[in-house]
Amino acid sequence: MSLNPEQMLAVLNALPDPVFVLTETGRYAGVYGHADPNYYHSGHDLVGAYLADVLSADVAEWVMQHMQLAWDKGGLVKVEYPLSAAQVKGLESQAGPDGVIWFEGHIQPFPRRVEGERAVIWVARSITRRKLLEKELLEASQTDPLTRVANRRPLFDLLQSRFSEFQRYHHPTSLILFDLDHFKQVNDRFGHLMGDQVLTTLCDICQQTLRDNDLLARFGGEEFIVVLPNTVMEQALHLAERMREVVFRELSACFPQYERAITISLGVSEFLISDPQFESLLQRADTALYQAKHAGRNRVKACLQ
Ligand SMILES: Nc1nc2c(ncn2[C@@H]2O[C@H](COP(=O)(O)OP(=O)(O)OP(=O)(O)O)[C@@H](O)[C@H]2O)c(=O)[nH]1
Repeated sequence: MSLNPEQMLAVLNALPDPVFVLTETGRYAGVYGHADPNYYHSGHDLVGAYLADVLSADVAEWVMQHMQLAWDKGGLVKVEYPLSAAQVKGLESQAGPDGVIWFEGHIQPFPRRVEGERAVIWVARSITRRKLLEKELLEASQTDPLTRVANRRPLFDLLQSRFSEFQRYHHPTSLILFDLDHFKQVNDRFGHLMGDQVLTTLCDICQQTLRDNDLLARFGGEEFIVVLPNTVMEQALHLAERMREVVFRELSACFPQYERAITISLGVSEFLISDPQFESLLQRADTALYQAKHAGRNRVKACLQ
């Protein structure tokens, strides 16, 4: 015995995810499912409305394009997209989650005409939790767990892309490699935990002197790198000197139990036409840092070639 039309409608409305029947003129011919306001706003009032009436022109156009893709393909099209209730006229007042919801849309051509028009079934499943988790995992894979600055992965990605830009357009990039002076003594006297606090505070202080486009990354141990896009050597030297001064002034003040100044030495380099690969920039900065250490520490040196 099969279900009667009333029971079929009850099944459709019991579906956990929203199901839209959309026609080729952009009309919501039917809206079913998604009763739980923990996940979705009710779209049942949209029936009879047109995409262009309730969505902004660009979003409505985007929906129509994906309906067309399903018809062209003659089968299922999958797409992921963010949408908030505030973007859909009539949904703002419905109970539901705040902010942006990420959806996975499954768009399937409907095998029959609906009031003379072609139509699709558009199932919109919330994947917001998965998207948040993906974001957290991506951030964790790119971040140093102690200092919360970038790790080597985004550092090397940025250096590679800046090197390509430099080779093509000669857009400059400079680099500062810096290292705490006599840091072993801090660890030896006050223990590794305080050493960790020094590293974290150092990064906080440095971040405050950098621009949004500059990248501070932990290179390893107590060595850090700042990548400075669109910056020539002269400007990079100026910034390195400011970092040295700020660290000299502020870092020791945060650790009064250590009677000596906690300082950094810095090596600066910039891309050169003769560089065969981005690693050349790191090598020159390393040479300059070595010179800064050798010359007495708490100073900035540049390696020009
Ligand atoms: N607390 C802490 N210490 C670290 C970490 N990574 C590296 N170190 C310490 O950094 C110190 C580096 O010592 P050295 O390479 O001798 O350098 P330094 O004492 O700073 O001397 P110079 O660089 O020559 O001025 C070692 O004591 C390492 O144990 C970390 O994540 N936490």
